[in-house]
Amino acid sequence: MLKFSKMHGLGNDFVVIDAINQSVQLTTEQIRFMADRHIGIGCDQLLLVENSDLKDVDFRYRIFNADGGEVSQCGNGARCFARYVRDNGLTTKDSIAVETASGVIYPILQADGQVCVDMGKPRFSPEQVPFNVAEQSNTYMLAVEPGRQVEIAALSMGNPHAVLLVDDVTTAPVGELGPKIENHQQFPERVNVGFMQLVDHEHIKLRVYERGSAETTACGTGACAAVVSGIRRGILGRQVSVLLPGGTLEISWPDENSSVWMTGPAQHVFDGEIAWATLNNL
Ligand SMILES: N[C@@H](CCC[C@H](N)C(=O)O)C(=O)O
Repeated sequence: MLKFSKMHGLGNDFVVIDAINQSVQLTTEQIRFMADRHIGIGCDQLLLVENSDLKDVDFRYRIFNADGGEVSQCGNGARCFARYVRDNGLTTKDSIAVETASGVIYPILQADGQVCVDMGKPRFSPEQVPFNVAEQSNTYMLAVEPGRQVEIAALSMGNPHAVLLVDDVTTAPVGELGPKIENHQQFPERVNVGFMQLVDHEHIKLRVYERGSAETTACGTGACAAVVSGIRRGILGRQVSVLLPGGTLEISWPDENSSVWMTGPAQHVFDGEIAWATLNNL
């Protein structure tokens, strides 16, 4: 049997698998099956907990979207990862160093049950996003269909994000524009798409159409990217509450040269196991 835990951060849900104490090698088809909400377990992302070979780093964190693609960062997952390793006795530390494909992040388990994560520095150069454009700018005009352009910010939080400013997230065309921008030819690795509504200097509302998982109830890196883009547009302060469909994340970016900090909940839902015989006979 393959043991897993089901967890979520504001409804962005995960199948979390200990690949330290179990031998785990999953194919794309097996990941898609487990993520499937009808015939599998159901999740937006599948997270693997592994040992890291890096000095002074506690764990390696691997992330797979529901479509089976491996990606390099996930903010809500980072909080659940920290809660998982602590609750399952894989560490006794409150503050851990976690290797991801895009660098080391530092989750801290707080006494109030929330998890605060140093998500690293945002990256703006188009090559780092990656985004095919002639030169770097705070915002870009992106042609989404003949005769129709939208203004976006494009940045990396260890994974690619496009952020649009909208008047009202409730009526924003997330389902229509999300997939168009996600798969836009100027984003060679595709992109997560955030629709941000300004409430005031310290509050935004946000919906995110995630690369490889469609719209989720919350996206941690999306919240970081939206706040950073709002600060650079001059419309947000350095500490912002982000109201997502699943709840609120607190995001701060103390200055241009610092990391982005994200604070929010991480919840265990249930533990389960699935037969390898099922996974090997798809
Ligand atoms: N839900 C996540 C982001 C997961 C990865 C993303 N879909 C990607 O493809 O980069 C979060 O909370 O950050």
